[in-house]
Amino acid sequence: MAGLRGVVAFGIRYTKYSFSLPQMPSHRLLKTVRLAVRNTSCTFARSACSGSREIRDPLNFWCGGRVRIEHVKNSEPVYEPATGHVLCHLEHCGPPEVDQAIKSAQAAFRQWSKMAGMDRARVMLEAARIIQARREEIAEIEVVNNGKSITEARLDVDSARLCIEYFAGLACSLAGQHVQLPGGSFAYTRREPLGVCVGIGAWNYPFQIAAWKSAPALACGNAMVFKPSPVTPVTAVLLAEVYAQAGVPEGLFNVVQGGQDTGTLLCQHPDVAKVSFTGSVPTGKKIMEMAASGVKPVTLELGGKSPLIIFEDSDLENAVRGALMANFLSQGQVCSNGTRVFVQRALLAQFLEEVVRRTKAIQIGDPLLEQTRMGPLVSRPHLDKVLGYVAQAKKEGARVLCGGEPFVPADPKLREGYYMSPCVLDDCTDNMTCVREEIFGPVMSVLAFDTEAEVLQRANDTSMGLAAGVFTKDVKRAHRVIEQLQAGSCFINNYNITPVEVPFGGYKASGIGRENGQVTMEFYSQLKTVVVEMGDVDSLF
Ligand SMILES: NC(=O)C1=CN([C@@H]2O[C@H](COP(=O)(O)OP(=O)(O)OC[C@H]3O[C@@H](n4cnc5c(N)ncnc54)[C@H](O)[C@@H]3O)[C@@H](O)[C@H]2O)C=CC1
Ligand SMILES: C[N+](C)(C)CCCC(=O)O
Repeated sequence: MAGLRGVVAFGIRYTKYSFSLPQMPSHRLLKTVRLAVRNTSCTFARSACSGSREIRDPLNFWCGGRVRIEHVKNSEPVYEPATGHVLCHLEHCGPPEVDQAIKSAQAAFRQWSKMAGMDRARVMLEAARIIQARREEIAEIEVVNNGKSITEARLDVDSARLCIEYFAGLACSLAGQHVQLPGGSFAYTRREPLGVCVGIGAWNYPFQIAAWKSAPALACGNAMVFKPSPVTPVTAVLLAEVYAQAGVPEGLFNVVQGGQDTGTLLCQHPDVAKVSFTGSVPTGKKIMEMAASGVKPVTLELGGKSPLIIFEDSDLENAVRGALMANFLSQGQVCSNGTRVFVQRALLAQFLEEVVRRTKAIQIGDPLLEQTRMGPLVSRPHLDKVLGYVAQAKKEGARVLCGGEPFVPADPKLREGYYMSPCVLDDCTDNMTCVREEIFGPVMSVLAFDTEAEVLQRANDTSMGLAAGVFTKDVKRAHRVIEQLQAGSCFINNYNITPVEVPFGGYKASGIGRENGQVTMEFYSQLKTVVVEMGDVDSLF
């Protein structure tokens, strides 16, 4: 179990950031969870392990409730990655449904944007309380649809709740400036909401992404229409239910389901004020183009090929834990992952021995079981793509130290799931495909380096710039190196921790704008300047 210590440490570190919910005795918490589960309209039945689940309730949500589409033109199966079973059928929204959702959001916006920040905050805090009460249920449904381990899914739900609490705290901080002008005249600025914002999510953090986008949007007084990935459509609608139960105006947070076509309709809609997107770089570019034609602001949280630099003076134990956290969360399907692990030559042999030992010890299997640390990848095509990257790496001369193979769990009902063993690649060089392209799977590429100047040049040699990390005991070196790394989210002596109080986002092709932290209030609001004349109009005519 030694190999799991990094992941457990992640849990502890995350709870360190919990700041607002009063401690409830555990028996009361259990009772609350049970009640919440009974009250939910979802046909999901609780059980300890994966298999034979079905979701029948509609997954679209607007005007305050779930909506079943009358004439479905386009529908596709949604899978449970742990077993390969069909979980439900996704009904894609077309132009009439997108219009209805946006109209519903416009109506709610008129009411919500006029409310005092304090009142918005109160409703958001109630939403956070409901999420805490439904934590286990939401986490389980996330696991069933996404495949990540239940331990990680609970942390994702916590991050969603913390984000809503954090932005509730900022809801009454929207303020302007007073500027004195000659002759007693003055000007002031007002920070105002944008209107109906669109959120488009990826499949790797379905519930968390919906919260990271909606919390700042709602805090600023906006309404939102959210489109989850068609691969993982089932938990965004739970967030919509939570907001509705908490008392937001009907239609404030809506969910429309679909893929590229539905996303395009949202981005091109004239009544949409902003688009916030998480996903791949090519799709991010298309979204920016569509937003440009309507002169709409965008937030883009895109991919990465982030460097993790481990100097020879690092604490080996922590560096190994950091490298595991940087590569294997969510089966490696994380945009900020530090997949290029640069290790200074003197430490390389020891580092590899320890990282391989712990990688081999990672327990793969049913993601709903407490002891599982790695579940299946999100889909069969994605698993094939990741295995293809491992095959290509071998062809190009990388050495597989462990993993990189399809994994078949002993439990017969998991045989059709999308599992693979986590992989460590050695002898990697900068021009290999596995070092240049985002794999989005449990594949760590290890590269040797000699000097600080050399590793900085190699680390920055990429079109992406989402995250970067450095391990060293030398404080001066840590800050000197971080200053020169071209990345938006950097870590010293840790990796992949994202407290909601700090901004998260990328440099270069990894994105535009930030999520979380105070600055995000600026990305969901606009500034109005008001000039007030106290004298007479000095006309030139
Ligand atoms: N940076 C990140 O966090 C993520 C990166 N990826 C990378 O992208 C690859 C492909 O995964 P996908 O799910 O296909 O990512 P994607 O970027 O194509 O899709 C993300 C979201 O955008 C929507 N979308 C797609 N085309 C659109 C369009 N033209 N207009 C509006 N919305 C559109 C999708 O329906 C989904 O909700 C993955 O293998 C991975 O390498 C995937 C998910 C997250
Ligand atoms: C929370 N964290 C850092 C593991 C991932 C957040 C960004 C993402 O991949 O969507």
